[in-house]
Amino acid sequence: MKILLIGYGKMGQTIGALARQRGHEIAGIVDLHAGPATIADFTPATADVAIEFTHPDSAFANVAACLRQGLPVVCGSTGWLHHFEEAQALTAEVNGSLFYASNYSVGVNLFFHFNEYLAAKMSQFGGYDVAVREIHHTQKIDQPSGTALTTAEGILRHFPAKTTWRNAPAESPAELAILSERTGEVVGTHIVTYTSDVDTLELKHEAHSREGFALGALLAAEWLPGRRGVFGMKELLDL
Ligand SMILES: NC(=O)C1=CN([C@@H]2O[C@H](COP(=O)(O)OP(=O)(O)OC[C@H]3O[C@@H](n4cnc5c(N)ncnc54)[C@H](OP(=O)(O)O)[C@@H]3O)[C@@H](O)[C@H]2O)C=CC1
Ligand SMILES: O=C(O)C1=N[C@H](C(=O)O)C[C@H](O)C1
Repeated sequence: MKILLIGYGKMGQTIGALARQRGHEIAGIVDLHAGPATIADFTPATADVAIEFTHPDSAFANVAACLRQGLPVVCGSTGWLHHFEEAQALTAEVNGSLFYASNYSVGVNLFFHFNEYLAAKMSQFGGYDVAVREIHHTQKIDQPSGTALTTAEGILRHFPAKTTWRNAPAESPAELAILSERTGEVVGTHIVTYTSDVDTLELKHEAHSREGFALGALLAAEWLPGRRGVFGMKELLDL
């Protein structure tokens, strides 16, 4: 496949290397540091799919530009979901193809699945409080992480005692705390902790490198062309 990379930082470079290993061609790179190319330079004749990992402030504009160019787009940028309904509407308007995941790692998507199962089970037993903790490298811009937000949404759907989340220690029993830490070169660690008077139960995912995110994004890019609509890892992995 011919892949357009939008964003050539930590993720774009990891995806580019793995894409070449998997026999794909890099159709082009659009990045603030990679020359004058723009998304408008590419069409379905020159790129089969675009993969976008940039910045919370640029993600929606990049996704919209891909959709208007007729390019299927796999987006991994986090921190832009206040625009997600617009992205869904535009995808429908242009009959386009959009894939979004807050985390492309297969392991994290299993973690999301078990998180929802665990929240439903734990809520049946009373006596437990629950909190989410995420730890990332110091260059990470958005907080809480997209993965922590997806995790929190999964808990809120299945644990009725929690009705909202706060990116700080909870101020009332109905608040789900999401605690964020930025330290060193941590790739991405997410922990859900249930605590009662008598015990503690934890669900944890720790990424060892960015390869897992890159592989998931490439699996999505290989799967998306030819499908119309908005998709995520639940559809790709049949979870
Ligand atoms: N969904 C997932 O599985 C994962 C998501 N992410 C998310 O992906 C995003 C990128 O992460 P990461 O690669 O680590 O970040 P980096 O900062 O390492 O790379 C982002 C790159 O995009 C460039 N950029 C910024 N704005 C634009 C723009 N308008 N057009 C083109 N390029 C642009 C940046 O330039 P400059 O340096 O000048 O800003 C930089 O080169 C983040 O939102 C992160 O949270 C990360 C890992 C996994
Ligand atoms: O910025 C990162 O690095 C990561 N961002 C994603 C997020 O916000 O959840 C995924 C992963 O945790 C790494």
